[in-house]
Amino acid sequence: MTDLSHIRNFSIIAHIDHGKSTIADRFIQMCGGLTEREMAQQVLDSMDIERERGITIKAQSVTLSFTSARDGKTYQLNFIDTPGHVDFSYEVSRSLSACEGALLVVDAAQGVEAQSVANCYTAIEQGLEVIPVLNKMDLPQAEPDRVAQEIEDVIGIDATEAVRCSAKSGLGMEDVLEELVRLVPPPVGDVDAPLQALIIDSWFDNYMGVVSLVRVTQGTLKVKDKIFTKSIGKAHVVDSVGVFNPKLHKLKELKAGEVGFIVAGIKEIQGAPVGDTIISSSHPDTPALPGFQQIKPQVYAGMFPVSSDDFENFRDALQKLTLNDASLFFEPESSDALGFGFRCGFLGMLHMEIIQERLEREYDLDLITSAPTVVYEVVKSNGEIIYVDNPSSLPDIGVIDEMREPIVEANILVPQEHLGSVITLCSEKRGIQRDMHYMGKQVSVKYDLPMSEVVLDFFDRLKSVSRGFASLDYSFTRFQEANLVRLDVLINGDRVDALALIVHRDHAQGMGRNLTEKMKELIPRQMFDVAIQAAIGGHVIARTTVKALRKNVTAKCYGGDASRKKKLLQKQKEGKKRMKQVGNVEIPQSAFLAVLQVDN
Ligand SMILES: Nc1nc2c(ncn2[C@@H]2O[C@H](COP(=O)(O)OP(=O)(O)OP(=O)(O)O)[C@@H](O)[C@H]2O)c(=O)[nH]1
Repeated sequence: MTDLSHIRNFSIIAHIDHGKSTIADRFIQMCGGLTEREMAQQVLDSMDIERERGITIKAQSVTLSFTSARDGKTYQLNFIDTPGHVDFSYEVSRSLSACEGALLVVDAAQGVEAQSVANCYTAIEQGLEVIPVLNKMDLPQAEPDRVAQEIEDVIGIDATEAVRCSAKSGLGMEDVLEELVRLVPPPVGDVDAPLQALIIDSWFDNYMGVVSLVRVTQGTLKVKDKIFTKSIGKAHVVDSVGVFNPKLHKLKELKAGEVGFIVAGIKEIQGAPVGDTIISSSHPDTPALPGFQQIKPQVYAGMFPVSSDDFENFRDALQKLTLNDASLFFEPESSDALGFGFRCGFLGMLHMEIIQERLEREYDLDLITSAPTVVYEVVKSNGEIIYVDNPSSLPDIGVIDEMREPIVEANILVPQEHLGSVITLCSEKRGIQRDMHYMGKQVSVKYDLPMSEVVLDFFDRLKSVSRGFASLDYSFTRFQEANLVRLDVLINGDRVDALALIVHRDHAQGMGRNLTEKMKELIPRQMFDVAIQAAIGGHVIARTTVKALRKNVTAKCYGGDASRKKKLLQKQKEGKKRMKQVGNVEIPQSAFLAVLQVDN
């Protein structure tokens, strides 16, 4: 059997901002992967938007070579990156499945955060060796002893030996790598057995076509091999295999235990589904590896081009985006108010914002997004169960037997002094407390919360009531009966489908009032009065009016400077860009998303 004892496959589990990318960059620098100049940019966060927002979205990998001072041996380190935001937590377990170990990086000045706890449990469940690392030791406010104790109390792993380091100053970074090669076990796998490799991630590259990141569990994956994926069964010839170090580096083969990329002339991302198993055409009976849970979008919204001429471009852009983002869902939608667009499904609000930003920036589209919503389970009087991701397609109240909303289990970690405000927030959001534990300075609370209350602004509210200290992790558990109604918004008497919302009956009155007030601020004054009404069924529950504009903007330029008048009109036109004419009223994008700005 080939010796695999020099290979270490690992991930880093860390909360956003605790220093994962900085540590990864240090590793790359220490292992000689890149020059100083190339290091000027953090390399792992490869997309522009990721870099700007400072968050990691797509799983990536990097292969490094490290010579241990302790035993003089040279190791091949395969680092599989994981995304940090809660919207993308499903990708974490995918990355972890390719590893034997994980570094749990905790900011020594902050302490453990809920999401790291959840990811750490996933790692432990998957049998990984978890090595605690205390980062940011250069900060004067670092409290390594307290944080080490917290790791033991909250997560339950021994942290007495936790490596103390600073990715910024470089302090202790050698020790991190030494501990990594000492504690993480090497992979096992029979190199001579028939090929079996798990697809961890697939993405579309303009030059190479579909590239997949794979973990070979047994056998060898060689250039020119004939392979196929278990679920699709179409044969392909391997064009190239290799690793990222972090530059793309082609190899002749990838062996059992190794992680790397494969390109095999696959044209569409659907041809290399994540979680699928690649096997050799000459051994078609090789069993499939356990795949991953299929992820479903949690938040849906309509997106409509401001100009209807852009519809085809919009479709192309969405198609291109899904090549690299299998979690983005879209289907055509037509709205009376907004015309033709697409109903899109996202993993969460951050995902939605990122997609909208990419569509506007990379594809130069002007879009109007309707209010985001979760999916409801509706039992009709005839017994049929349907799933509604668009309030305007909710069947008539008369044919509905029962409405059920999605419930999530939320795990919140919060310092004791902010516990009171977090509990108040959770009850305001219709939460039911399930569990509470004191763990040193922090308290761990578990709540069942309606998903609709969580996805919109809960995270921001949680941060603000706890001065940034509380952290959150949540996952869908079930649909549960709830007293829900559709809240319609009427503009000058006409129901605007894209403004409808599904809300809890107890909140409907307050929501209707706040929403109409907010929209009054957001809809610009027009040449006539604009009445904004909120209604349930045919019953109006709130009303405001945007008073007519009396003055003509260009009036003061009469007889004067024509170019100034032109400029003014131009400016007005630009301001109009993200507006949509509904009936004879111009409604800006912000009004469609007014629901995000109101508290119920
Ligand atoms: N003082 C100090 N700052 C650090 C250290 N390590 C990282 N930082 C800083 O902490 C911030 C966040 O670091 P990142 O490495 O981007 O955090 P991350 O965990 O990768 O964040 P995501 O990519 O969003 O998951 C940056 O401003 C870093 O410069 C450290 O050891 N000491």
